[in-house]
Amino acid sequence: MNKLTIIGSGNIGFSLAKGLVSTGYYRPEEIVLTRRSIAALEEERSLGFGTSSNNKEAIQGAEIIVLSVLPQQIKKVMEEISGSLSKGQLVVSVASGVSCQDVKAILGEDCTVVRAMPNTAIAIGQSMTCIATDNAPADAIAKVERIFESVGSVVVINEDLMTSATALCACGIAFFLRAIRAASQGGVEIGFHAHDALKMAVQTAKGAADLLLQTNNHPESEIDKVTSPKGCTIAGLNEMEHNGFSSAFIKGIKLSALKAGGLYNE
Ligand SMILES: NC(=O)C1=CN([C@@H]2O[C@H](COP(=O)(O)OP(=O)(O)OC[C@H]3O[C@@H](n4cnc5c(N)ncnc54)[C@H](O)[C@@H]3O)[C@@H](O)[C@H]2O)C=CC1
Ligand SMILES: O=C(O)[C@@H]1CCC=N1
Repeated sequence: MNKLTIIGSGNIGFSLAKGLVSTGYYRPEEIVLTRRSIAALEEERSLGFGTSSNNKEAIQGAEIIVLSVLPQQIKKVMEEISGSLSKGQLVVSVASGVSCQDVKAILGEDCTVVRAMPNTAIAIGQSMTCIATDNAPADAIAKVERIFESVGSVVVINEDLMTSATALCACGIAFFLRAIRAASQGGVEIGFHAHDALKMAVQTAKGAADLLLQTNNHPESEIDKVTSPKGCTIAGLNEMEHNGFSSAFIKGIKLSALKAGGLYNE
């Protein structure tokens, strides 16, 4: 019997499966991944995962079913598997903008549903995952927490904050990646070859994040240590702020959150 069926082996579904195997939480044969076309699951098969293009069959015997298709695709998937779920199966949805109630409206009011919002760093065990539910029992939440803790950090939040979590953490990884790219582009302009500039920008970003993680300090208190009076750091920082750096980041996060909330009914 497989323990976990992931419906939708795309960016997040496949990354989740690989992350859970690389940390030893599951063995590949305990996970079944589905897509509409079995031919598209060749890589999954080569890694030892179970594969299927039949969602109804794939959920049979699964302890946990992860819905990892796009918000625009999830209604069709839920209608397909509705009626084939067994009592006691736990449904975890990672779809943005799809509430527990949206899921239960199709899968049944007695279905146990937990939402999870990971990010793509799940593939290397470094996800920031937010978890929420409307009324799943504590043991179901704890089970989902354990799974996602094996592939990163977890925060349990109120369901009404899930679209905010989507913007800050799931979309957020793209925002920080773009910031790293911008830094490396600046580095090229001031004299470094592209590969060196990128390596320097990446390690500097990692150092900044680790400083905060390990000290629990506020970013501004770490910034104060870098900004010598009349120095070059404050000159650069202020130039960025005059050009709207913080404002652009904040506005981007707000727009992402707004968009995330409307994806299901688009
Ligand atoms: N990509 C990301 O960083 C994150 C995505 N999410 C959410 O996760 C969900 C999946 O996103 P991605 O993995 O990026 O999308 P994706 O498009 O890469 O993956 C979706 C997968 O579902 C498959 N699929 C579509 N219809 C299917 C069906 N009827 N049966 C089986 N498989 C089917 C597609 O072939 C595809 O492989 C979305 O709802 C998204 O909002 C959540 C957190 C982060
Ligand atoms: O862009 C998106 O809609 C998905 C959801 C969160 C991250 N990627």
